[in-house]
Amino acid sequence: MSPVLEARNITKRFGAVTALSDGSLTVEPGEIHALLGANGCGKSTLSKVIAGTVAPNSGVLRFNGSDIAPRSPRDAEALGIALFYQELSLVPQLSVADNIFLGHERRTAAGFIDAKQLRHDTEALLQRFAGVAGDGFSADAPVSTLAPDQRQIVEILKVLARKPRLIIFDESTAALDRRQVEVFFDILRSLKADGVSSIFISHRMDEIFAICDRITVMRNGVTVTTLTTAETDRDTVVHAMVGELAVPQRFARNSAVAAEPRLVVSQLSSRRLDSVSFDARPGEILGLGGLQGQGQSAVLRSLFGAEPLTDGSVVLDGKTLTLRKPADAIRAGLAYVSGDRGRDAAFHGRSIFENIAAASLVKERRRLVWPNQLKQRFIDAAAALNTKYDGLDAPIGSLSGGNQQKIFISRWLATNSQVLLFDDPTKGIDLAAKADFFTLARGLADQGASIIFYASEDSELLSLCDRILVFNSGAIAAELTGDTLTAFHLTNAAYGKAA
Ligand SMILES: Nc1ncnc2c1ncn2[C@@H]1O[C@H](COP(=O)(O)OP(=O)(O)OP(=O)(O)O)[C@@H](O)[C@H]1O
Repeated sequence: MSPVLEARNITKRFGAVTALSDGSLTVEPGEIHALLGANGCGKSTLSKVIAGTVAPNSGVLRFNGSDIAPRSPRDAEALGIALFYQELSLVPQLSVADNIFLGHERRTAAGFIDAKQLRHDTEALLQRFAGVAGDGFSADAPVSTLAPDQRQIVEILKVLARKPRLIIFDESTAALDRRQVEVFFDILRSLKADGVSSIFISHRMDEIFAICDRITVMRNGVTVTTLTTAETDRDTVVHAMVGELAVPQRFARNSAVAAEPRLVVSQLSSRRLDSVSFDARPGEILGLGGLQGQGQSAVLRSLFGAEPLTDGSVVLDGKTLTLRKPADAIRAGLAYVSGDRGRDAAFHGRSIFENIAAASLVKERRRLVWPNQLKQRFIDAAAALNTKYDGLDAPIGSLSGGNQQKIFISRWLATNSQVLLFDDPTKGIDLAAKADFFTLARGLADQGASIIFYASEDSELLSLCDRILVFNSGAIAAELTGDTLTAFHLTNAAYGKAA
């Protein structure tokens, strides 16, 4: 039997970013094939190349034995290839039925949209998720009124309506609950029985082992291996995913971490957190790891009073804190640095001074005071990070992204907080700036600060942290210390239990 799809040596660059340097994938007819790898390894880009949304720089694509070069999703659909988009492609104002058949409406002999046929086809598709789709899910419901899981179901049905021969499901189960996933798997099995092939991208290892025939693993834009599910195991797959993950510089762990916790967090719950408890000690860099968006930022933002909690308590140095707004957290001595400069940090158009003062003044409970001591602390912190700026009156917008980020980090360091909340702080800054930041963070912890550090890059966590809490679905799935502070354990825990 010859493969339905062969993608060989596909490359794709976006400006300076190489998203794919050697993407390859072979899928057999009627096969359910997993595409697996860490965030940013190139899975979506390879999928988009196959589905005609992204044009590759080089490489070979063959479908049903012929070379193809789809230039648009329509080209690919005409060949029989459909892609479920991770970033949903629905039109919120239109109904479920209109979204499913958008651009593919059946027409009457006179050329009008055949409303009766449309309704009939939609009902048949909706029937697939009967009983599990939840309230308000109907052919006429506007998509804007639907919950995230229901939108994901519409996107799945939209793909099925095209009746393709190869479907790429890019994280199509991310918003679905367990019963909905079961229904979706039944659909995959019936497609398979009809000879339709599926490429299944998921970060849930249990799902992959439950449904997929083979697993192709990608790492840093390269396809590293393809394994037959029945002949492999989780450990082998995780090893393939992490490879020999280069940990650039391993900072010595702090042997002087205090035994007594400074911060005790108990049963934090919110829309995005599920009973999270941990403590942080003086001298410690505590990492928050796991796949992106599993609650790590939510914990830090909640501790900073920037996201509401529904339950739980936070005790700092024996005192219970009330954290309703960031000013509460700042007065209690907490500092927060986000890598998301646009959202959390910058007062655009204002001077560097005004940007620094914004944080410090709340803490000092004074207005328009710039104590010399504070100024010196800022200047020292900025110098330690090798920050390049033309004086404190320069507009913040005149600095490069990396230098802006260093200014924000310095402004918090100047407040002399003993608990530092770092929310992916090095996002978008260059390697030299990262190294400066790590050295400084390690130094602060060694002097007794408690640092809670979320990084989207595993290598950063592994090089810097004394301990790592791995998050999954808003809860702590594992705690790594000592010998378990490795890329293997981190990935294994992150992909752990199905959500
Ligand atoms: N349009 C784009 N412009 C610039 N860079 C991009 C673009 N699309 C993807 N990238 C970059 O290419 C790399 C691969 O991204 P891709 O989305 O393919 O990864 P992925 O494996 O699907 O990740 P995830 O699991 O997070 O969905 C990343 O570094 C990403 O930031």
